Amino acid sequence: MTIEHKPTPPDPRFPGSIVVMGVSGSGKSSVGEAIAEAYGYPFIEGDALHPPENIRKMSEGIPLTDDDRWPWLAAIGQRLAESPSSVVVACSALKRSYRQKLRESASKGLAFVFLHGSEAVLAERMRHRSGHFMPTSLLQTQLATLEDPTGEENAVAVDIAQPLETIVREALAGLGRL
Ligand SMILES: Nc1ncnc2c1ncn2[C@@H]1O[C@H](COP(=O)(O)OP(=O)(O)OP(=O)(O)O)[C@@H](O)[C@H]1O
Ligand SMILES: O=C(O)[C@H](O)[C@@H](O)[C@H](O)[C@H](O)CO
Repeated sequence: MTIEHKPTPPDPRFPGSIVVMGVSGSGKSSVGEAIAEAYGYPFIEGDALHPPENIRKMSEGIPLTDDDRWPWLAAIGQRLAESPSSVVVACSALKRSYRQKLRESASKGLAFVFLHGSEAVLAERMRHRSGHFMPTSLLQTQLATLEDPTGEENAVAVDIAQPLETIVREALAGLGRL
């Protein structure tokens, strides 16, 4: 008997833009950069589009409100709408209403890669990074605010309790199945 070794075909590329979402410390920037590189799309760091007042509040351990987040989501939406190519964005997108706002901005479709993990894993990752404005004390309100996107259109969930390479591979496979 001969066993044929067929090469695995690459995952199809999701044609629209991609938001890598989740609470602080879930790996949005790390995973988002890797997906952007794999797809050849520009990467947008959502945190860089926060108004300075939002960064000040979070640095002081004050959770953002809806009113704080709408102008920020509008800035991200504008980048999605104006970008000539599809892009990958790191953005917490914690609530369904925020995601709906972003979906309205992206004309070629929008997928969400949801990075989820336990509070223990998230707190560990936040504690071990240095020079970041977000204090670990805000993790609980981040988790309380989060609305799970499972079941929404074009949403892929990936467990973060695995090496970065595995998370990226699962995200790309999930996007390829959409
Ligand atoms: N799979 C992983 N295994 C171990 N460490 C990881 C993994 N993914 C990310 N990290 C590390 O965890 C920390 C948080 O990751 P990252 O900054 O990408 O998250 P984030 O969601 O973008 O955070 P924030 O929104 O708060 O800026 C970083 O120090 C990063 O290097
Ligand atoms: O919606 C929010 O509360 C914010 O976007 C936060 O999630 C941070 O920007 C980010 O995660 C940085 O730590």
